[in-house]
Amino acid sequence: KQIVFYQDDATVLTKCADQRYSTEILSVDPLIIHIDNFVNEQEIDYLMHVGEPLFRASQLFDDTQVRSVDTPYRSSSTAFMPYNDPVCHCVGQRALKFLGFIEHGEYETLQLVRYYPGQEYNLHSDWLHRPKLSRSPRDEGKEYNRLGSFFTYLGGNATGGETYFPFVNGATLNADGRKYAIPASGQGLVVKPTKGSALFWMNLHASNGTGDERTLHAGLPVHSGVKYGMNVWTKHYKSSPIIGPYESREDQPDDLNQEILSERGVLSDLAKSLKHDSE
Ligand SMILES: O=C(O)CCC(=O)C(=O)O
Ligand SMILES: [Fe+2]
Repeated sequence: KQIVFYQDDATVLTKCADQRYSTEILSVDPLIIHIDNFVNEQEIDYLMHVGEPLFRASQLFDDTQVRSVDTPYRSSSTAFMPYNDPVCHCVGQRALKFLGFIEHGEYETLQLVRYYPGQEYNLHSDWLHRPKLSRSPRDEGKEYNRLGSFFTYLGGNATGGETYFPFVNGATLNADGRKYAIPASGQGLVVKPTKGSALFWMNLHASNGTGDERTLHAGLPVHSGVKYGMNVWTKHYKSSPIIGPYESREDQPDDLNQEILSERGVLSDLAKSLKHDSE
């Protein structure tokens, strides 16, 4: 087993630890996978220590990518992690490797999120209405969208604070209620914040790069305690194949969204109020 070494200033990395995680598929379409033990205790302690002084009010993008703080909609705090941090690097590489045959060139700067009692992140999708220009040194100027989300639960003893997907069906009534369950309404999926695990899903249609409306989700209000999470978003570069045969539709996302909306009907109101995380 390999070991991570880092200095106090967190600039030196020798090796990434080989993390043993286990997976369960929660939904095939859209693809959603629960990953147990995605990050270990040592990494969590380290990430929280580095992130703690960096928390600021969380922001949102609107559809034209203007940033704002919208407290009722997203009341949590966000910490942008240092781009070259060695532990972030190892977690980011782990996420890319997880993707296997799916496009896995780069990931966004990792973001820690923190929710105190009463705080939440209302329904939104992680994908962006238009590909955006990267400002990261490794791929500056390339246009990308958010392909994979790995929402990682870093702990904190919260009650409440589940991640809720109203349009994902498939969990059975005897689902493991400790990790995930069907909401009381009988519709959708809720995933509980279990420390160290991550929830992976695909934000974009693999065949053409447009956003998958069914990935709409929320971080439900925390009732007591505090919830810590981390966003790891992998990138899809505009027009490059996500997997297999590929016909890019990123320049006409509205046609496709239209088809999906009419297919699904119920989505139209929610889609109008879609919000996105800021980088
Ligand atoms: O807090 C959660 O459970 C989900 C957070 C989320 O969706 C996000 O930060 O984009
Ligand atoms: Fe999200």
